[in-house]
Amino acid sequence: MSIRVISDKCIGCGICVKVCPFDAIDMIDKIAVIKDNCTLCGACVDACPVDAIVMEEEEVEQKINIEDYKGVWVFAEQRGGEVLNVSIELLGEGRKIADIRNVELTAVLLGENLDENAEMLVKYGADNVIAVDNEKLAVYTTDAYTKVIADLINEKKPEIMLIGATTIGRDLGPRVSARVKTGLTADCTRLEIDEEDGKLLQTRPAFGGNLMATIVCPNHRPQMSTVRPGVMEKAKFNENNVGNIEKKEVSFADGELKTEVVEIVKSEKAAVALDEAPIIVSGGRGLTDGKGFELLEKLADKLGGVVGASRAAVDEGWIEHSHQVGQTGTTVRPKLYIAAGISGAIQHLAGMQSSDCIVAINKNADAPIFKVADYGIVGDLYEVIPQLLEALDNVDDIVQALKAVEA
Ligand SMILES: Cc1cc2nc3c(=O)[nH]c(=O)nc-3n(C[C@H](O)[C@H](O)[C@H](O)COP(=O)(O)OP(=O)(O)OC[C@H]3O[C@@H](n4cnc5c(N)ncnc54)[C@H](O)[C@@H]3O)c2cc1C
Repeated sequence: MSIRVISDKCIGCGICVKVCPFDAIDMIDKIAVIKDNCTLCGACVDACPVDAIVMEEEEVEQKINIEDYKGVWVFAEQRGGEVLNVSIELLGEGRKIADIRNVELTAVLLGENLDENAEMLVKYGADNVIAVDNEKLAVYTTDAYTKVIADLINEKKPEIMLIGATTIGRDLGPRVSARVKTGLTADCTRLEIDEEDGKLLQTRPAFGGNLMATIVCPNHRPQMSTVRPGVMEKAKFNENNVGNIEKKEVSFADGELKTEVVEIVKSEKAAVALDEAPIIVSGGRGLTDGKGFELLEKLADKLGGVVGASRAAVDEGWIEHSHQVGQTGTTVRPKLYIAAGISGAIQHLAGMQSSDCIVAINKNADAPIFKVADYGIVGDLYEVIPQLLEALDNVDDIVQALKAVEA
C-alpha cells in the first residue's frame, strides 16, 4: 500500500495546492500538509519543483521472526470450574503434534482457584500449565480473556494455539488471532504436521461440507485453530505425569474491561449433553412429526442414552437445535448411535460417523446412512422401534429372572 509523504525539502511554494484536483492539500505555516481525502492521484508529485512529495510503501505490519515461536498451546476451557472434554481432546492431539515438532505442550488455564485443574492437566499430558488466577476471570468474558491470552502469546510466542470450537472458543479464537495479527482456521476436524516444512495443516469442511479444505498459515504465528469437540481422541490420564505449573498474575486497569457478568441464569430445560453421551438415539424427517420423538425418548431412556436429531427435524421445529447432530450441530462419537428416519446426508455424517457402533433404521434400503452403519434395519421405524422396546423389556425380564434365581 502506498502513502504520500511531504519531505522537509518543501519550500512552501503552494504549487501542489493549486494542482491538486481534489483539494486534498493545505498550506499550514508554509508547509504542505496532505489531507485524508488524498486519492494518491500523483498530480502533486509531478508538479512539485523540488521533489518534496514522494510516494512511500507503508510498513503495514511488523515482520515477525517465525523461528522465535515455539511450542504447542491448548486453551483449557472451563465451565463451572470443570475443564471441558474438548480441552482434554486437544491435549491428546496437542501431545501428538508437540512430539512431532519436538517441543513442549502447554495448557493455558484462566479462572479462579485453579490448583486442582492445573494438576489434572499435567496428568493429562501437559508439560506446562500457565494458570492465570484472577477473580475477573472466574467467568468468561470476551474482553478479559482476549487480553490475557493475547498478552501471553505476545510474551511467550507459541508456535501453535488450539482452542475448542465451543461457543466460547468460537468467540475467543478470532478475537485473539486479530489481536496478535495472525490467521485462524475455524472448526477444524483434522490437524497434521507437514512433513517437509513442519507447518500445521488445518483441515475443515468447506462449501457446505462437500469438500475438505486444508489451510496453512505460512507467514504469521501462532498458527491458530479452533477444533470441533468430539473429533479428536482424548488424552490419556496418567497419575505419574509430571509438569511445570506457572502461576501468572494479571491486573486490569479501571475501565479496561467493558463487560461484567452480573448474574448467570441457567436454562430451565436441562441442556442435552450430546457430546458426552455414550448412547444417542437420533431421529430425522422420517419421523414425519414431532410426536415421533416421544418414541425415541422411550428408547433412549431404556438404553440410558439421550435423543439427537437431524437438521431437517430441527428445522421442522420438532426438537431444539441443541439436539442437532452434524456439521452445524454437535459432533458426537458415542459407543452406540441409532439413526431412525435419517437419510445420511454428508452434513449429518460429518457429525456422527466416528461413533463406535452405528445402527440405522430406514425404510429405504438405498439410503446412504446404510453405507456407514454397522447394523442396518430396513423397515418402518414406527414398527421397528416398538419391537426393539419389547425385546429390551424381555431382556429386562430375563435379567430379573436370573437375579431371582441367583438370590
Ligand atoms: C451448510 C449445511 C449444513 C448442514 N448441517 C447439517 C447438520 O448439522 N446436521 C444435519 O443432520 N443436516 C445438516 N444439513 C442438512 C442435510 O443436508 C440434510 O438435509 C439433512 O441431514 C436431512 O435430514 P434427514 O435425514 O432427517 O431428512 P431426509 O434426508 O429427508 O431423510 C429422511 C429419511 O427418512 C426415511 N424415512 C421416511 N419415513 C420413514 C419411516 N417411517 N421409517 C423409517 N425411515 C423413514 C427416508 O427413507 C429418508 O431416508 C446441512 C446442510 C447444509 C447445506
